[in-house]
Amino acid sequence: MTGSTVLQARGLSMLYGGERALVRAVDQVDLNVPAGQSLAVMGPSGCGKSTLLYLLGGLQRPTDGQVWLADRRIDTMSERALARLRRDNLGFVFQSFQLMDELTAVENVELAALLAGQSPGRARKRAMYLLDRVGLADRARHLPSALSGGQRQRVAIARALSNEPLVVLADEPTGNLDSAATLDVLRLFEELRTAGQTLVVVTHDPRIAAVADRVIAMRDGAFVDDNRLASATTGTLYDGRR
Ligand SMILES: Nc1ncnc2c1ncn2[C@@H]1O[C@H](COP(=O)(O)OP(=O)(O)OP(=O)(O)O)[C@@H](O)[C@H]1O
Repeated sequence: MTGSTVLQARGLSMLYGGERALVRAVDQVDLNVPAGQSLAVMGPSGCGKSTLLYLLGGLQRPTDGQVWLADRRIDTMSERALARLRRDNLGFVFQSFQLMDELTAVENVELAALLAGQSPGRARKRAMYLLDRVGLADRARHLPSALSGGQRQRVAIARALSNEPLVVLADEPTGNLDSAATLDVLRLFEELRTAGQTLVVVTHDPRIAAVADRVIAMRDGAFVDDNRLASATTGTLYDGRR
């Protein structure tokens, strides 16, 4: 079931380079992601998927347009406010996992929970709960170097959930994984979708897209197809701001 808009882009554009070598990585994109929707963004290499995800997550600033997370405009926020907003409200999953090598699996998840302001007791509990949820309770005290790629990505997903994010943003989460590990991650995304987690996944993998509520096809920085369920509504925040 989807609800009001949790993530919104209006006329979002990202241009790289100077006048001679201008790349329109993202070109005038409008997007509403209702709460609870799982959205897959697909398209050929270089079409702007990752750039779009980074703009939506406040990891990069657009050259034009707006990004709203719930009722807050984020593209004009100070770096400090943006860092806080990401830490407290967003979960990121990257192709390269980006775990801290010197911390165990549980510590990686726990650190994110602590940084998001949870008490040490609650952060440890939540980290253990999430590792159990991703099927890694028995690997909690292993360092990332002692885990397989698929297990590392599952730790990264647990970490992304540590702050109970409004949205999880994932950039090619199965890009570095073999088939079996990809299936594990797929199952997790399917569980997240069922649990009503708002999710935006950039992927080349049609199997990931197949478990999403909505699939957007991108080409040359723009949306060329938007295939959504009838239940995906335009949200109240969007309507209120027009
Ligand atoms: N920092 C940058 N400077 C200049 N051009 C860039 C930069 N980052 C990305 N681009 C260009 O922007 C376009 C979109 O790149 P982006 O990485 O978003 O595509 P993508 O669809 O995610 O590709 P892939 O599927 O290969 O990861 C590409 O043409 C790319 O070369």
